[in-house]
Amino acid sequence: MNAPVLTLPPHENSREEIRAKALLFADPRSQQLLAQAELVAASPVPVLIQGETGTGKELLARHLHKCSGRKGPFVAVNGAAINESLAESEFFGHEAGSFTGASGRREGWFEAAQGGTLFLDEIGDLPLALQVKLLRVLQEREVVRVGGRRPIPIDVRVVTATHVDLQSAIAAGRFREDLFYRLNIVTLSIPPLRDRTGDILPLAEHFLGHFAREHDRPQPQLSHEAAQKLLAHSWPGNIRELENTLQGAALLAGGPLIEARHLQFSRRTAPLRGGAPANDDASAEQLWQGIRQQLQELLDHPQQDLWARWEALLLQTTLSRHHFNQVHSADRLGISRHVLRTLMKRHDLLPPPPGARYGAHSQAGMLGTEPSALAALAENAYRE
Ligand SMILES: Nc1ncnc2c1ncn2[C@@H]1O[C@H](COP(=O)(O)OP(=O)(O)OP(=O)(O)O)[C@@H](O)[C@H]1O
Repeated sequence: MNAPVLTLPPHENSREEIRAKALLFADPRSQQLLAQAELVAASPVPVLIQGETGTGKELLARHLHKCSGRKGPFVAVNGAAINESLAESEFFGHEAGSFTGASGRREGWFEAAQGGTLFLDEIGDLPLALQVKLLRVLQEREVVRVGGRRPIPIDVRVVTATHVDLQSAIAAGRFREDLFYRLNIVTLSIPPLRDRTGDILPLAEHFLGHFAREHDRPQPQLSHEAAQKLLAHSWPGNIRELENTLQGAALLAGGPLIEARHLQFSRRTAPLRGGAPANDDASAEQLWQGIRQQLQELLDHPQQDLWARWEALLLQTTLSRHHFNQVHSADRLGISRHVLRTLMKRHDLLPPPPGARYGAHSQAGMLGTEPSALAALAENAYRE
């Protein structure tokens, strides 16, 4: 959601939403989520929607509103786009002259959503001072406009969404625990697209249909290889990434058939499984940017042993990639073979000598491979 605020008329029921509903829930995991959402829709209790970016959290919030039977509007606010100095008046409204620039009386978002749903996206980004006030409103079920005295009763269903782990934000002192419990009475977790692959092709069809209507041309079809490539991609940008990828592919194909080569995943989101890796300096730099971003999130996490896990992951991934060949792995990492072996020893990654059986299961587990495959890798490791 880019715009900070979007207000829909009561009971918005557009064709796009109906189509989206049918598509969003094609995979059994999505259908289970839909059933949960519909069970809680009619109750006024707050709902927290968790999911990676682009998984359709806002769409699900709208669906909850539609199924709630509430007659008021759906008002969406993006916590990350809130101007901190104006936030209080934006949320709770203000009376005329209550601060410089407040020329007239204004309703806040809570009053605008009266009788309906207030959707607060990126709730983890809400400034702490505002979190206190939000908690009070949720408890008292009334707002007082800035510069006003009169409490105004509100009947608003609050739905929040986050792509970050709020528990870690609480541990880091960036999110109030009391507010978390107040918002988290029901949690709906939207799985990432890579975990509900049954949605990928129906969504792809949907987006290609949309593209065809928009460009007034026949709907392009996916070749078998293109469909396989879509299914194999890890989709870190989820449905938004799928939508953009297909739009680009349809344009590149320029005709009725989309082939695998027309599918260009954004560099930051290079495929984890299958697909050709990008190999120029600029794309490597973008991959580093992606890693840097993920590291930021990891650093916010209370997890310990970050260095050891990082080192072990780099070693395991490189060794697996090079079939456990130490010369190639050391070369790829830019370290000597001696250093590589020291690190492997530290992480208990030295393979058993050929023929030895001990430890094979635990090592296979660490490398994500079968013990028999590990034995073959071990043979390779000692052959130089
Ligand atoms: N089932 C679906 N059918 C069609 N389009 C969908 C579906 N689910 C999501 N989308 C589209 O994917 C995009 C991302 O959806 P949405 O904005 O709801 O995700 P989000 O999780 O709220 O994203 P963010 O975390 O960035 O706020 C939107 O363009 C939305 O219309």
